[in-house]
Order: sequence, then C-alpha cells, then structure tokens
Amino acid sequence: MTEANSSMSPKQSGKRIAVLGGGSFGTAIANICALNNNPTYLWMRDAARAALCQQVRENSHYVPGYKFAPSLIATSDLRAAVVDADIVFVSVPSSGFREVVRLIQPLVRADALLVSTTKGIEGNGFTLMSEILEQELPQHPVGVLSGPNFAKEIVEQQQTGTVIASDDANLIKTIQAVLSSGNFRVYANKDKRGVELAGALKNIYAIISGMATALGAGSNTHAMLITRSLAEMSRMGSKLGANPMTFLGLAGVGDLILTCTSDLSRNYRVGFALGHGRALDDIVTELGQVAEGVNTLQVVAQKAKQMDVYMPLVKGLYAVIFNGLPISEVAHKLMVGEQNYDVEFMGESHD
Ligand SMILES: NC(=O)C1=CN([C@@H]2O[C@H](COP(=O)(O)OP(=O)(O)OC[C@H]3O[C@@H](n4cnc5c(N)ncnc54)[C@H](OP(=O)(O)O)[C@@H]3O)[C@@H](O)[C@H]2O)C=CC1
Ligand SMILES: O=C(CO)COP(=O)(O)O
Repeated sequence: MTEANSSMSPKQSGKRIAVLGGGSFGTAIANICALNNNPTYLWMRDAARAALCQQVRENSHYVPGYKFAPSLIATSDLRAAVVDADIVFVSVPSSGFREVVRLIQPLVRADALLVSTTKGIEGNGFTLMSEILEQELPQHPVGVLSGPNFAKEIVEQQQTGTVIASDDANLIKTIQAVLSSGNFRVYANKDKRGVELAGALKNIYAIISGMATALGAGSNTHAMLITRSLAEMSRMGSKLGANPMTFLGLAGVGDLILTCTSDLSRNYRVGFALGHGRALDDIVTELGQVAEGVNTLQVVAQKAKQMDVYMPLVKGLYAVIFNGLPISEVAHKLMVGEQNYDVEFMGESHD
C-alpha cells in the first residue's frame, strides 16, 4: 500500500485539493480545506516527514500540537497529490516556487484551478508568483490568496479573513466555497496584482517595525512607520499597475498591521534581532523558517531604483542590512528627508 492511500482515505465530497508545500502555511491551508470536507492532499518533499505526519496526524515540525482533519492526507507522492486535483494551492517559499510548479506541469489536470499563497517575488525579472503560474501553466485560471493569516492562529481556529484575487469569477467563487468557515472569511478582489504585491511588500516593513521595537520606539513612532509604510507600498504598487485602493483592504493594511505589530511574524523577528545587533545570516539560520522580506527587500530596492520610485524606508533598510550603515544614521536621514503629502492619490484636492 502506498503512503498516499494508506490508513485514511479522503471523504468523497467537496473539491479535490492539493496543497504543495508542507511548511507552516501549507499545513494551515490544507487543514482548512479538509475541515470543510474537501479531500485534501498536503504534499511535502521530505518522504520521511510526510510518513510521520500521516502517522501521527500532525505536522510536528512546523505546527506542533494541531491535529489534521480526517480528510487530510500528507504525502510526498506528487503525482498522487496532484493528478485528480480540482484545485492546486502552491505554498512553497518564492525561492522554490518555479521549481515546484515545473514538477507539476505534466501531472496537473487541464482544468485545475491554481492558487498561489506565497508572499514573495522572484528576483530574476521581478516576477510575481501568479506570473510564474501563468508562464509555466498557461491556460489555467490563476488566483492569489493573501491576508492577515498567521499559520499558527489559523490552525488554532482563531477567527480571521483573507482575500482571494483573480480575473476569473468562477475561481473566486470556488475558493470562497472551499475555504470559508465560521473561523475564516474569504473576501474577493479582482486586482490580483495589488493583492499579491501587498502580501510581498508588507514583509519589508515588518522587518523595519521589528527593528524599531528593538530600538525602543514608542507608539507614536510605530503608528507613523506603519502609515508611511502603507503610503510607500501603495505608491510602488500603483507604479507597477496595481490599484492603490487594494492596499486599504485585508491583504494590504490588514496584513501590514498584523506583521508590523506581532512577534509571531518571522519578518518582524528578523528585524528585532537585527535591531539588537545580530548578524543576518545567524538570524536566518536560527529562524529555521522562511522570512521572505529579506529577499523581497533586495528585489524591490533594485526595482525602485530602476523605476525611480520614491521608497525611503526600503532604501534605508537596504542601506542598514546590505551596506552596513548605522541604524541611527538612517533613521535621522529619514526624519529630515523630503516631507510630502500625507495621503497620495487624492489628485487635485492637494493643490
Ligand atoms: N507562515 C505563515 O503564517 C504564512 C506564510 N505565508 C507565505 O507562505 C509561503 C510559505 O511559507 P511557510 O509555509 O510559512 O514557510 P515554512 O518555512 O514554514 O515552510 C516552507 C515549506 O516549503 C518547503 N520547501 C521549501 N523549498 C521547497 C522546494 N524547492 N520544493 C519543495 N518544497 C520546498 C519546505 O520543505 P522542507 O521542510 O523540506 O525544507 C517547507 O515544507 C511564504 O511565501 C510565506 O510568506 C503566507 C501567509 C502566512
Ligand atoms: O504573512 C504572514 C501572516 O499574514 C506571515 O508573516 P511572516 O512570514 O513574517 O511570519
């Protein structure tokens, strides 16, 4: 008997789901689908870990203590996970996203819906995860899921909401049906680009916020930082073709507030440790989980320079992390820098 069809078989109701990536978030999303009685495979690359998860009915490495719903099967057999899936969620970090998507090219059903839950950007060409899906698996409907969604709180079944963004109305409806519950609300947005950029960009500002906390910043400072972060990310988003209003939703301001104010955020924790003078490599190794903001910072700093977009917070953080500038010097420069409009995108009302 293979690992995929042993011990527990999914209930024959709902949509057939594959979630690719057996880390914190993949596990959380897979468990939501399974709790809603959708037969769900959680694929992870490590065969021994998949077998263990399947046996003990939890992902003890990434989210210890939370039991899998009966309809969830952990497997390292990619074919078994994907071949009959109506919906494939891709939940691996951006660094491995394209590689995994290429692996499913020959396996995935022609009509399968594809959804990225990854909050990062591929450096080579500034490619968003939805664009990777569209490049590698053209013809499939593609969506992006993003919002204030700590995996740890989702598996604890604490209430929250998220956003599903797509051009495809059927995909939006289907994902809302598969994921919605008394604990999880799923809002719709047609602005895929905006939702995806919001999820990726906020990680940079979570690092800055963690750093500010480490340096003893007060509540006024935090409030200003978060608000100016929102201004900066929506400025960049609109230059890249997103609707700036999207940044006012759950995927924007919702996730920004979450990760800039909680040490459950790995990016915030990276910033906090940097603020205490720790070396980036040591922090990342110790974390043992992905903090996308470090890579996103490099990719976005380069793009902002190329496109001449004013992003003083990104520029400042880059100078601290990659050019070794003292944080105090950068913070001073930020305070005496250009003072422009409070709220952008108000058109002529400013003049
Ligand atoms: N955790 C959270 O609260 C949230 C995370 N996200 C986003 O989800 C994405 C994934 O994050 P998260 O689950 O937290 O990350 P984790 O660090 O918890 O887990 C990453 C998972 O991806 C797997 N993986 C990494 N590279 C590859 C690859 N090349 N091929 C196959 N599998 C791979 C890892 O496998 P292995 O264990 O074998 O290394 C591991 O199972 C990120 O973009 C993150 O921003 C979004 C919302 C919330
Ligand atoms: O995006 C997240 C919650 O919405 C998780 O943030 P971190 O990756 O910083 O932990």
